[in-house]
Amino acid sequence: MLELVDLTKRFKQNEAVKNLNMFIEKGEIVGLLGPNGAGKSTAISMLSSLVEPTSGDVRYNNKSILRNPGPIREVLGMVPQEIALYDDLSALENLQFFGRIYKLKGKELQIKIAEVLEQIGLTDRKKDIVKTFSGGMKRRLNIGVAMLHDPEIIIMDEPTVGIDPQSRNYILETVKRLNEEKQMTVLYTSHYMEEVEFLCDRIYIMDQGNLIASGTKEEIKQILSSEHTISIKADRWNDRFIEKLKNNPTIHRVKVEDREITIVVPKEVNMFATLAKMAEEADLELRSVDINAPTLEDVFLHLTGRALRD
Ligand SMILES: Nc1ncnc2c1ncn2[C@@H]1O[C@H](COP(=O)(O)OP(=O)(O)OP(=O)(O)O)[C@@H](O)[C@H]1O
Repeated sequence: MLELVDLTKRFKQNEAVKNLNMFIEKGEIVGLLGPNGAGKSTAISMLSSLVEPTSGDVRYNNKSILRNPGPIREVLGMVPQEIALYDDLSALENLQFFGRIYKLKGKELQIKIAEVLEQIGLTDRKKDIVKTFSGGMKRRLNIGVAMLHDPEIIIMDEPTVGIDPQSRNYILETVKRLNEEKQMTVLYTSHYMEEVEFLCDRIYIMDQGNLIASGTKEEIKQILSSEHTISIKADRWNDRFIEKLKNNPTIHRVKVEDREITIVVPKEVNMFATLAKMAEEADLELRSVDINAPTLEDVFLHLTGRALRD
């Protein structure tokens, strides 16, 4: 339905997006994941015809939108990273204002606003002035604004940045519900692995303007299928034990935290006996040794050598 073809954006010397290829099918929730500066916002600005690409194409139902952005603008709801609301107006007044921009009026506008307020859980607070809202409530209202014209596709640019966990869960649940109940197609950008893992059917991972992986969650995790992550817990560590881990040639990576050490080893290697022996020799008592299924966070670390929120 929506396709990015060899899309590139250059800002002077800086190539923010390099030859990006992506597609989004009707009814999917697609995740676009990457750290700060990866090029996510630039990519979605081109997709929604707000920024002109340096080269490449954006196609909606097989037609380029570059010269004719009308059709995509009609069906697109955009939730920007920055909150775009009038602070001195109530939630209701904001929705009325933006609804009129979408050319909704009268009874139709009223019905739509009531529906949106329900969806974002702000019916009880509709008469309150936005500046009295928490960050999470403002974000929810921002999403409500983007939904007023019943968009076929909604693009959310990091909608949970800087809000409390409760509001975050509410937003994630709302996105999931909208997709299930209204078959809304969603492109969700984030730098939180667990959000994308919870929401999305398919995932694209960007880093420094490049697409570094894409596929279903399962396909992406397959990238790590040759390795296991093992977490080792103890009340304290000693240098001898850490030294042994670091010097063991089968162990690929060692990450030491307060009470937990994470190591990465080839899948076929059974480390339990080795770890027990190392602990004994280092005079250390282990609390537990667990093999973890790989997460998307592990995939990112594997592909880039950096944690996602570095
Ligand atoms: N208008 C602009 N002019 C010049 N450089 C820009 C512009 N917009 C983005 N960039 C640069 O392009 C790169 C990608 O930025 P972009 O905002 O797309 O990344 P992002 O993945 O959305 O990151 P964030 O999570 O921080 O929003 C960055 O190096 C940024 O500085």
